[in-house]
Amino acid sequence: MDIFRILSRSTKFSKGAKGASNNIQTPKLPSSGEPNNPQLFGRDEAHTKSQDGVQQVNRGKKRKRIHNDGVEKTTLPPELDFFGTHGGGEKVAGGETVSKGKSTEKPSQVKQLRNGGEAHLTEEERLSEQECRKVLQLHKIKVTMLEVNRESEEKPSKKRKRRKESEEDPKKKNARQLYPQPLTSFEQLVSVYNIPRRLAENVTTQGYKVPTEVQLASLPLLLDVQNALKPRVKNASDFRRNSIFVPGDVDLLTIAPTGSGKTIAFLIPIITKIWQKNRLRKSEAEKETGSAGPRAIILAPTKELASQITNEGRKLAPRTGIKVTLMRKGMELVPRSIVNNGDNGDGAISNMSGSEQEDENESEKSHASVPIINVHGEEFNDQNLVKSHVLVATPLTLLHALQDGEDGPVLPLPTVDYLVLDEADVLLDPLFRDQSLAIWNACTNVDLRTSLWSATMGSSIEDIVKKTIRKNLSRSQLESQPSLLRLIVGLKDTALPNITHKLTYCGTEAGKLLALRQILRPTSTPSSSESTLVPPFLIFTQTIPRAQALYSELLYDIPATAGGSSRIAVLHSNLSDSQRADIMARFRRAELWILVTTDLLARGVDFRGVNGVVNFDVPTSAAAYVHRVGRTGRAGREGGVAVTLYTEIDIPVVKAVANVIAASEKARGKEGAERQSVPKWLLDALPTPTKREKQRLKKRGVEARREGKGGDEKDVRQRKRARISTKSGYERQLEERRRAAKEGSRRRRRMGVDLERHGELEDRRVGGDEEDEEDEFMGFAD
Ligand SMILES: Nc1ncnc2c1ncn2[C@@H]1O[C@H](COP(=O)(O)OP(=O)(O)OP(=O)(O)O)[C@@H](O)[C@H]1O
Repeated sequence: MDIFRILSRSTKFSKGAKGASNNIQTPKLPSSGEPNNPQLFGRDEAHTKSQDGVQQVNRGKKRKRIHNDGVEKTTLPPELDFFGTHGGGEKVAGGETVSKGKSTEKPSQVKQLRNGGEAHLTEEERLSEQECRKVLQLHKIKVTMLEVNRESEEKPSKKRKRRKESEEDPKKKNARQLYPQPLTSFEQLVSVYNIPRRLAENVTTQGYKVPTEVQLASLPLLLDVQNALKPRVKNASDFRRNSIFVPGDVDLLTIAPTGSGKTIAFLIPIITKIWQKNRLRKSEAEKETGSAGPRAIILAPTKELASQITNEGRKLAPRTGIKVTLMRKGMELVPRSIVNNGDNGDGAISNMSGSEQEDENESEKSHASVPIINVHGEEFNDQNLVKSHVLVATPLTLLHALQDGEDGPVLPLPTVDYLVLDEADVLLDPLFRDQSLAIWNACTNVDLRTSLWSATMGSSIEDIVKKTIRKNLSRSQLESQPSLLRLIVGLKDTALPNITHKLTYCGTEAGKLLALRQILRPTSTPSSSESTLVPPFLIFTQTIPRAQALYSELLYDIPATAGGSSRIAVLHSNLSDSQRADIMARFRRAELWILVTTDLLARGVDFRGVNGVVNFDVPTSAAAYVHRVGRTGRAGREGGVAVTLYTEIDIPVVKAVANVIAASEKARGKEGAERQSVPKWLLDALPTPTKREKQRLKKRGVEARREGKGGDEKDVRQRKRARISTKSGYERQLEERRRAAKEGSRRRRRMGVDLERHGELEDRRVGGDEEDEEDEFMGFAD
């Protein structure tokens, strides 16, 4: 049964229609769940460039064969093929082939791994700097070492001078660019980077076969940076010239496209590092967490994303002994003994004066026998204590558990070794910045390693990161040198190259509704070359009331035979947690086909089979566009469509969106150049907003779409026009008059009755207010 056909047309398939449908080429859609190559860049080249690309780089017997589906097939003999990728694969839901995951490790190898033996790239396996450079270039990956110690508050003239110097001197320009060993296959995770065998099996069970670009570059850096930064050398002088010494682990700032697999890129190293440290701990009690606290914290801006990361973590963690937990309201992180033991880190995160601190300690001693009280003054219940190695949370939930009141001191989290900020640019945006930095500062461990991830990252974020690392280091009073690396995949701040973008002018709000209905129930058969948007898809609006209004408008647009209104839902932050979770689950199970939402779902949320995105309201920044449309085309899936509808009031913000579309089509190469959704004349004609306008748009969106009452006549008129409703302005005006007339007559009737009843008719006529004067009562009195 073709659900899309049912939804967009009817359930009755006439013979003719059937014949006609046979002629229509069904495009490959994200929802078809067919196996795909998750890599975004360099895959075409990998097929053709046998002399130049990956194939040349994988020398001799280590060379990988790339098959037609773009998936690397290992050439390992069966006894070494411990991922079981050769044969034995089985189909799972979604059509992807997954190996049975039966481990066939070589006994010696197992022994080495279980004994904690160091596994390294052999000199033959290691690529030379030149070869690493080629692979990284092919996949559009750039790794740079950032200088944390240098103050960013330099005089601008000096800065400009230095930049100019480095541009002129290519040697200087490349001085801090690094060419780490790429992860050529997931097999290397065990054989080279020593991840737990169980974890490797769990990765295989998920059906991941080829590392995506971000995984290819970040996993070696996060798992074993010394190993990753050591190129193959012919002689000692070569080694001195090429290698870079990095003590310990690194902090990482990653900018990689949406849907490129950043989640497992930070989860695998965290699980591995905690597992490795656990093996060094002697007692079982030490391995247990809870009494001590979490070892890793992952922050995400929304509950939906936090819950999704937790699920991903739970899929990777089974049988590794690592527990991943989603932080919920009411959970406790630190028991009272830690709350009031007088050690709040180094005092930097406490707002208490010395004497206040002493008083607190005194009161704790005197109340030693009374029930333990948590930071909020409630009785402490040990059952609420989070006993987990990895804690996933939104900043507010976590801070609530750590802070007594809004301005109270934040409890330290000395056990945390790893802090991850997913969607870091939002977490460090003014909206969340204070909360996120408070948590970061609360992680007082001197060995804390932080990684930040997003598909977009403003330059101000980099400065905040450097400043925070510098501040925390100076607080720890250690001489150690921070190593902050920046990893960029593809072009910074661009949308996915594997989706089709459409920018459609609709004139008015009513025109937008018409266009949306046309998408829902097309009246003509699309040509085979035309990309059409078929459910499931997401519709984004600017505000919650607009999402609700649009949902009400569309509620009866889906034919009853296709499930009717049960196929559409609205999701926003005004709903309860359970309602939100329920809608997410129904959309994932494909019970819902259309989800109207706000920017709440714009970031991070992964619905693998979403065929497209409709921006019913234009996103108010380039970054917002990149993230919204990034909900489709995930993991390299082809066929995703992003439609953006705009009217006159959107003109100031359309340029940013048009630029992103043009850049993404350019990144697609020849095929993208043929598409050209935004003609050059339009790009040239669209006005560029000023910096101030951009900031206002980012913060408030298009003003006319906001709820409100103030403003001059023009504002009121614009707000009225921007309302979501199928009715024309004329119809609405007539309706408004009819409603006002009815209300007036009702009021008059009421008043007449009242006045007659009290015999005050004459008095009212004299003292009547303006409204009364307009009414018929004037004549009535005479
Ligand atoms: N190596 C891989 N091969 C195939 N699929 C993968 C691979 N790695 C991750 N995926 C899948 O890709 C999808 C997107 O992954 P993920 O949510 O981690 O992307 P992301 O980069 O965090 O995206 P966003 O920027 O939107 O948050 C998921 O469905 C995930 O299971």
